Amino acid sequence: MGACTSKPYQKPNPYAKRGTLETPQIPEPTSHLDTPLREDGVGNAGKKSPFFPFYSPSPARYFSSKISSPAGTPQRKMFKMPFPPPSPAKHLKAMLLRRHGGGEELKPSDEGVMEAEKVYETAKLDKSFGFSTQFTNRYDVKEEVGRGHFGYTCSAIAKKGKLKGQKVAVKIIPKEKVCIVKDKSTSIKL
Ligand SMILES: Nc1ncnc2c1ncn2[C@@H]1O[C@H](COP(=O)(O)OP(=O)(O)OP(=O)(O)O)[C@@H](O)[C@H]1O
Repeated sequence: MGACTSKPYQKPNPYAKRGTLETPQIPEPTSHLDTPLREDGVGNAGKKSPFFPFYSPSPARYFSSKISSPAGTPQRKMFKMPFPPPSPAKHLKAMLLRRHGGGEELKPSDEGVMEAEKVYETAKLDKSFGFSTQFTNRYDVKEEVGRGHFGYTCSAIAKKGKLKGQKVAVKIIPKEKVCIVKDKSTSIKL
Protein backbone atom coordinates (compact mmCIF):
# COMPACT_ATOMS: atom_id res chain seq x y z
CA MET A 1 0.00 0.00 0.00
CA GLY A 2 1.33 3.37 -0.99
CA ALA A 3 1.07 6.58 0.97
CA CYS A 4 -1.98 8.74 0.31
CA THR A 5 -0.96 11.60 -1.97
CA SER A 6 -4.34 13.36 -2.14
CA LYS A 7 -4.61 16.95 -0.88
CA PRO A 8 -7.52 18.38 1.13
CA TYR A 9 -10.04 20.22 -1.03
CA GLN A 10 -9.81 23.90 -0.26
CA LYS A 11 -13.28 25.37 -0.72
CA PRO A 12 -13.88 29.14 -0.34
CA ASN A 13 -15.67 30.01 2.91
CA PRO A 14 -19.17 31.26 1.93
CA TYR A 15 -19.68 32.87 5.39
CA ALA A 16 -16.56 35.01 5.19
CA LYS A 17 -17.05 38.80 4.84
CA ARG A 18 -17.20 40.22 1.31
CA GLY A 19 -13.77 40.99 0.04
CA THR A 20 -12.12 38.58 2.46
CA LEU A 21 -13.17 35.38 0.67
CA GLU A 22 -10.55 32.78 0.95
CA THR A 23 -9.19 31.90 -2.42
CA PRO A 24 -8.44 28.24 -3.06
CA GLN A 25 -4.84 27.32 -3.37
CA ILE A 26 -4.32 26.08 -6.92
CA PRO A 27 -1.08 24.17 -7.21
CA GLU A 28 1.34 25.40 -9.80
CA PRO A 29 1.54 23.23 -12.91
CA THR A 30 4.32 20.78 -12.48
CA SER A 31 4.46 19.55 -16.06
CA HIS A 32 3.08 20.41 -19.49
CA LEU A 33 0.28 17.87 -18.88
CA ASP A 34 -1.21 19.98 -16.06
CA THR A 35 -1.36 23.17 -18.13
CA PRO A 36 -4.96 24.52 -18.00
CA LEU A 37 -6.94 24.69 -21.25
CA ARG A 38 -6.88 28.05 -22.97
CA GLU A 39 -10.26 29.73 -23.46
CA ASP A 40 -9.47 30.63 -27.06
CA GLY A 41 -8.65 27.03 -27.79
CA VAL A 42 -5.25 27.81 -29.26
CA GLY A 43 -2.80 25.05 -28.68
CA ASN A 44 -5.29 22.84 -26.84
CA ALA A 45 -5.38 20.00 -29.37
CA GLY A 46 -4.71 16.71 -27.62
CA LYS A 47 -4.88 18.30 -24.17
CA LYS A 48 -6.49 16.94 -21.05
CA SER A 49 -10.24 16.19 -21.38
CA PRO A 50 -12.63 17.26 -18.57
CA PHE A 51 -14.34 13.84 -18.89
CA PHE A 52 -11.44 11.47 -19.04
CA PRO A 53 -8.32 11.25 -16.88
CA PHE A 54 -6.16 10.80 -19.97
CA TYR A 55 -5.20 12.92 -22.92
CA SER A 56 -7.39 12.49 -25.93
CA PRO A 57 -8.03 14.32 -29.19
CA SER A 58 -11.77 13.73 -28.55
CA PRO A 59 -13.99 16.78 -29.30
CA ALA A 60 -16.10 16.01 -26.19
CA ARG A 61 -14.57 18.88 -24.24
CA TYR A 62 -16.00 21.34 -26.73
CA PHE A 63 -19.52 20.47 -25.54
CA SER A 64 -18.91 21.79 -22.03
CA SER A 65 -16.70 24.78 -22.82
CA LYS A 66 -17.08 28.07 -24.63
CA ILE A 67 -14.25 27.14 -26.96
CA SER A 68 -15.33 27.03 -30.58
CA SER A 69 -14.79 23.63 -32.15
CA PRO A 70 -12.41 23.17 -35.03
CA ALA A 71 -13.97 23.43 -38.50
CA GLY A 72 -16.08 20.37 -39.38
CA THR A 73 -16.51 19.12 -35.82
CA PRO A 74 -20.21 18.67 -34.91
CA GLN A 75 -20.65 20.78 -31.80
CA ARG A 76 -24.14 21.51 -30.43
CA LYS A 77 -26.12 20.64 -33.55
CA MET A 78 -27.29 17.31 -32.15
CA PHE A 79 -28.91 19.07 -29.15
CA LYS A 80 -30.99 21.48 -31.23
CA MET A 81 -34.05 19.18 -31.33
CA PRO A 82 -33.74 16.74 -28.38
CA PHE A 83 -37.33 15.47 -28.79
CA PRO A 84 -39.13 14.61 -32.03
CA PRO A 85 -42.15 16.80 -32.94
CA PRO A 86 -45.54 15.57 -31.64
CA SER A 87 -47.34 13.00 -33.77
CA PRO A 88 -50.27 14.36 -35.85
CA ALA A 89 -52.17 11.08 -35.24
CA LYS A 90 -53.89 12.40 -32.11
CA HIS A 91 -55.29 15.39 -33.95
CA LEU A 92 -56.53 13.21 -36.80
CA LYS A 93 -58.22 10.83 -34.39
CA ALA A 94 -59.82 13.76 -32.53
CA MET A 95 -61.11 15.12 -35.85
CA LEU A 96 -62.62 11.72 -36.70
CA LEU A 97 -64.19 11.62 -33.27
CA ARG A 98 -65.88 14.99 -33.82
CA ARG A 99 -67.10 13.87 -37.25
CA HIS A 100 -68.72 10.78 -35.71
CA GLY A 101 -70.72 12.88 -33.23
CA GLY A 102 -68.28 13.05 -30.32
CA GLY A 103 -69.15 16.72 -29.66
CA GLU A 104 -67.01 19.82 -29.28
CA GLU A 105 -66.31 19.29 -25.61
CA LEU A 106 -64.08 16.29 -26.37
CA LYS A 107 -60.39 17.14 -26.54
CA PRO A 108 -57.65 15.57 -28.68
CA SER A 109 -56.40 13.48 -25.79
CA ASP A 110 -55.96 9.75 -25.22
CA GLU A 111 -59.29 9.77 -23.43
CA GLY A 112 -60.93 11.24 -26.52
CA VAL A 113 -59.39 8.60 -28.76
CA MET A 114 -60.70 5.83 -26.54
CA GLU A 115 -64.13 7.51 -26.60
CA ALA A 116 -64.04 7.48 -30.41
CA GLU A 117 -63.32 3.77 -30.49
CA LYS A 118 -66.14 3.18 -28.00
CA VAL A 119 -68.57 5.22 -30.15
CA TYR A 120 -67.71 3.04 -33.17
CA GLU A 121 -67.98 -0.20 -31.21
CA THR A 122 -71.31 0.62 -29.59
CA ALA A 123 -72.98 2.17 -32.67
CA LYS A 124 -75.77 0.02 -34.04
CA LEU A 125 -75.92 -0.81 -37.71
CA ASP A 126 -78.67 1.26 -39.28
CA LYS A 127 -80.37 -1.06 -41.76
CA SER A 128 -83.19 1.34 -42.57
CA PHE A 129 -81.39 2.86 -45.56
CA GLY A 130 -78.39 2.40 -47.80
CA PHE A 131 -78.97 -1.08 -49.25
CA SER A 132 -79.62 -1.24 -52.95
CA THR A 133 -82.83 -2.97 -54.09
CA GLN A 134 -80.65 -5.54 -55.86
CA PHE A 135 -79.23 -6.52 -52.48
CA THR A 136 -82.50 -6.51 -50.54
CA ASN A 137 -84.16 -8.57 -53.27
CA ARG A 138 -81.45 -11.15 -52.85
CA TYR A 139 -80.92 -11.27 -49.05
CA ASP A 140 -83.02 -10.80 -45.95
CA VAL A 141 -80.56 -9.23 -43.53
CA LYS A 142 -80.81 -10.39 -39.90
CA GLU A 143 -78.74 -9.61 -36.82
CA GLU A 144 -75.13 -8.42 -36.74
CA VAL A 145 -72.69 -11.24 -35.93
CA GLY A 146 -69.38 -9.40 -35.94
CA ARG A 147 -67.46 -6.31 -36.86
CA GLY A 148 -64.13 -5.75 -38.61
CA HIS A 149 -62.05 -2.67 -39.30
CA PHE A 150 -64.02 -1.70 -42.37
CA GLY A 151 -67.48 -3.11 -42.01
CA TYR A 152 -70.16 -5.16 -40.32
CA THR A 153 -70.91 -8.83 -40.78
CA CYS A 154 -74.53 -9.82 -40.53
CA SER A 155 -76.37 -13.07 -40.85
CA ALA A 156 -78.87 -13.16 -43.67
CA ILE A 157 -81.24 -15.52 -45.43
CA ALA A 158 -80.76 -15.86 -49.17
CA LYS A 159 -83.94 -15.26 -51.12
CA LYS A 160 -82.79 -16.22 -54.60
CA GLY A 161 -80.37 -18.44 -56.48
CA LYS A 162 -78.54 -21.58 -55.36
CA LEU A 163 -78.45 -20.50 -51.71
CA LYS A 164 -82.18 -19.80 -51.53
CA GLY A 165 -83.48 -20.42 -48.01
CA GLN A 166 -80.00 -20.87 -46.54
CA LYS A 167 -78.43 -18.84 -43.76
CA VAL A 168 -75.44 -16.86 -45.02
CA ALA A 169 -73.06 -14.19 -43.75
CA VAL A 170 -72.98 -10.84 -45.56
CA LYS A 171 -70.43 -8.15 -45.07
CA ILE A 172 -71.63 -4.55 -45.22
CA ILE A 173 -69.05 -1.83 -45.77
CA PRO A 174 -70.21 1.77 -45.19
CA LYS A 175 -69.82 4.05 -48.21
CA GLU A 176 -67.48 6.46 -46.38
CA LYS A 177 -64.97 3.64 -45.96
CA VAL A 178 -64.89 2.87 -49.66
CA CYS A 179 -62.45 4.74 -51.84
CA ILE A 180 -63.90 5.33 -55.31
CA VAL A 181 -61.61 6.11 -58.23
CA LYS A 182 -63.32 7.49 -61.30
CA ASP A 183 -61.78 8.25 -64.65
CA LYS A 184 -63.01 8.44 -68.26
CA SER A 185 -62.72 4.72 -68.97
CA THR A 186 -64.28 3.31 -65.78
CA SER A 187 -67.20 4.20 -63.60
CA ILE A 188 -68.11 2.44 -60.40
CA LYS A 189 -71.73 2.11 -59.38
CA LEU A 190 -72.63 1.55 -55.76
N1 LIG B 1 -69.45 -16.69 -41.71
C1 LIG B 1 -69.46 -16.13 -40.50
N2 LIG B 1 -70.17 -16.68 -39.52
C2 LIG B 1 -70.20 -16.14 -38.29
N3 LIG B 1 -69.55 -15.02 -37.94
C3 LIG B 1 -68.78 -14.43 -38.88
C4 LIG B 1 -68.68 -14.94 -40.21
N4 LIG B 1 -67.88 -14.14 -40.90
C5 LIG B 1 -67.47 -13.18 -40.05
N5 LIG B 1 -68.01 -13.35 -38.83
C6 LIG B 1 -67.80 -12.49 -37.64
O1 LIG B 1 -67.64 -11.15 -38.05
C7 LIG B 1 -66.42 -10.63 -37.56
C8 LIG B 1 -65.83 -9.70 -38.59
O2 LIG B 1 -65.60 -10.41 -39.76
P1 LIG B 1 -64.80 -9.78 -40.94
O3 LIG B 1 -64.65 -10.80 -42.01
O4 LIG B 1 -65.45 -8.48 -41.28
O5 LIG B 1 -63.41 -9.52 -40.19
P2 LIG B 1 -62.19 -8.74 -40.77
O6 LIG B 1 -61.75 -9.38 -42.06
O7 LIG B 1 -61.21 -8.65 -39.67
O8 LIG B 1 -62.79 -7.32 -41.07
P3 LIG B 1 -62.11 -6.13 -41.89
O9 LIG B 1 -61.71 -6.68 -43.22
O10 LIG B 1 -63.20 -5.10 -41.98
O11 LIG B 1 -60.97 -5.67 -41.06
C9 LIG B 1 -65.56 -11.84 -37.31
O12 LIG B 1 -64.65 -11.57 -36.26
C10 LIG B 1 -66.56 -12.89 -36.90
O13 LIG B 1 -66.81 -12.80 -35.53
